[in-house]
Amino acid sequence: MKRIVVGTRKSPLALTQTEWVIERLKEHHPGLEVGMEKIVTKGDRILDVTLSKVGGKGLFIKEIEQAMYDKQIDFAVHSLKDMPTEMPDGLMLAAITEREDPRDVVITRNGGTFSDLPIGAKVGTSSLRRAAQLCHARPDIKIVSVRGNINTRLAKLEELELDAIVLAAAGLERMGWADKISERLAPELCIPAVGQGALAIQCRSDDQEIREILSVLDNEQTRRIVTAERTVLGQLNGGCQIPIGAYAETVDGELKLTGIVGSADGLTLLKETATGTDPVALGQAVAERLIEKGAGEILEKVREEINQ
Ligand SMILES: NCc1[nH]cc(CCC(=O)O)c1CC(=O)O
Repeated sequence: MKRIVVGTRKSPLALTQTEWVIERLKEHHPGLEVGMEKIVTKGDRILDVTLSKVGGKGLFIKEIEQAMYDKQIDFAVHSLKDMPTEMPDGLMLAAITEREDPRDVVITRNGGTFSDLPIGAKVGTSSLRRAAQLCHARPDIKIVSVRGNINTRLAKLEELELDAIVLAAAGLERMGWADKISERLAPELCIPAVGQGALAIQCRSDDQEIREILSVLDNEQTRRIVTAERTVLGQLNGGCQIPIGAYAETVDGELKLTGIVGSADGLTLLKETATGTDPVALGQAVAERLIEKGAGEILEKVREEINQ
C-alpha cells in the first residue's frame, strides 16, 4: 500500500478542496493512502492589511512550496487563482482540475441583485479587480475592504452593515453555500480572476511516481482555457493583488478570451476580446492590445499606490 502526503492551507475552503482531491485520487487509485499536512502561509497570518498592500506574489503558497522542496509533503493543492504565473525551479503543475463556475457573485443583505443596490451602497471586497469593475458599472457605490476566509467575509456583511459582498462562486459551491448567492455576475459585468474556479495540483518535477498518480486529475479543456488567461497575466506581469482579470471560454470549438485592466477607482477600464485556437498566442494577442491601449501606465500607477 502506497502512502503519499498532501500539503494544504488550513482555511475551511482549502481543506474542503484538498479533501475533494484526496477522494478523487482514492477513486482512481484503490488502496492509495493520502496523509494531510496543514500549513499556515503569510497570506493567512496577515489578515489586518488589504491584500494588495501585503505585497509579493504567491502569498498563499510560498510556505507550501518550501515544504515540497523539503520533502515534508509530496504534492500540494492550491486555488489556481492564487498561483503566480512563474513556477519556481523544480516544481510543476501536475494537474489542473476541471473548472467550477468561474464567475464572481454578490451576496446582498436584502437578497436583491447588484443593479438593485441602493445609491451609495457599501460593497465589501479586498480585490482591486472586483472593485475596479463594479465601480466602473456603478460609480456611486462605496468599496469597503474585507479580508479573511469566506466565513469571515460572510460575517462582515452583517458586522459592517454592508449592502453586499463579492465572492467567487466556486468557493461558495465547494463549501455547500451556493444558496447564499444573490446573483452570479455575468463576465460582461465582472471578468473573473485568472484561473478562478480551477484547482492547481503542484508537485516536484523530478517525482515521476507522484506525477503519474496526480495525472488523473488533469482536465485538458480547463488547462487550455486557463493557459490563455494566465498568459495575459504573465505578459502584464500581474498578480492577484493587481486589477487584472481574464476570462476564456470555448465557443464553437475556438477559444474566446477577454482581458481587463482597470484603475482601482473604476474610472479607467480597458477591455479586449479575441478568439483563436492557440492559448498562448491568444493570451499574448490580448495582452498586447491591452498594452497598446495603455495597460502598462495604469498598472504602473497602481503599483506605485500599493507601495506607498
Ligand atoms: N482569494 C482567495 C480565494 N482563492 C480562491 C477562492 C475561491 C475559489 C476559486 O476561485 O477557485 C478564494 C475566495 C474568493 O475569492 O472568494
